Amino acid sequence: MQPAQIAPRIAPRDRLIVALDLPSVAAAEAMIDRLGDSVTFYKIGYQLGYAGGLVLAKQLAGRGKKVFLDLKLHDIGNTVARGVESVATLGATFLTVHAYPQTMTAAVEARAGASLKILAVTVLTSYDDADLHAAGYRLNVSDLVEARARQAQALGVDGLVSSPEEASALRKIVGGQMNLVTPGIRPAGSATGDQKRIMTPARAIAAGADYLVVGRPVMEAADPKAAAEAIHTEIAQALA
Ligand SMILES: O=c1ccn([C@@H]2O[C@H](COP(=O)(O)O)[C@@H](O)[C@H]2O)c(=O)[nH]1
Repeated sequence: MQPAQIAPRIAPRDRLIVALDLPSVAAAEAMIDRLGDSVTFYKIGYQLGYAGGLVLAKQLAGRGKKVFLDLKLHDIGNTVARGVESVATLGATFLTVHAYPQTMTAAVEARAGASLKILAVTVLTSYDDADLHAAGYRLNVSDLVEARARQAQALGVDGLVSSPEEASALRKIVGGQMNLVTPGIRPAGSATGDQKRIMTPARAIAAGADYLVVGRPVMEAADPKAAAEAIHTEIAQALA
């Protein structure tokens, strides 16, 4: 399968974003040492972010790594805007907000002039249709993802977080300009865990994902560096 409209500007090795889902900065630093040059792009989310990870984020950016702050902001507009202004000082490349119009509008306005890019989380990859219905939504996953993507694009958001299952449809809707960032990546044979909408690295790239977010398949591997290199190989083969 040929990759669908993949943005040519992204270096292949920058397409892998490794989630540093670890309990402390010391554990994260040890993992970063083990991974070495295999990983250029790190994601910091709730677990590490609440344990000193924002200081580490700034240091990593200063050391030439790219940083994705997966803070999934969602609050009243003023609070989101002030939070985005603070995050914009850390040197991160991406910051997530939930895909609600007030939240996206506030975040986009607050990052004006900064290099920080705002990503809207469409529907979490651990959700399926039944989970959405249980949360009170009438739309199914694919319809809600697409509706939120259209809204995000209209509001000037820089990119979308979705499952790779939606990547191909999203490419057709938003074209080549928005970054498509996809968690829910599982190399063949790896445990699914709590993820419900998943794909292999090769299939995700072929579907049009720009960036693949991978946590446990690297963090919990016996050899994390080898696991990251195996994903790079899959990405390179899918791009060839
Ligand atoms: O919809 C979403 C949004 C964010 N995530 C985050 O990505 C990683 C995935 O980790 P795995 O261990 O590879 O499942 C994790 O940090 C999530 O918070 C997501 O999975 N889905």
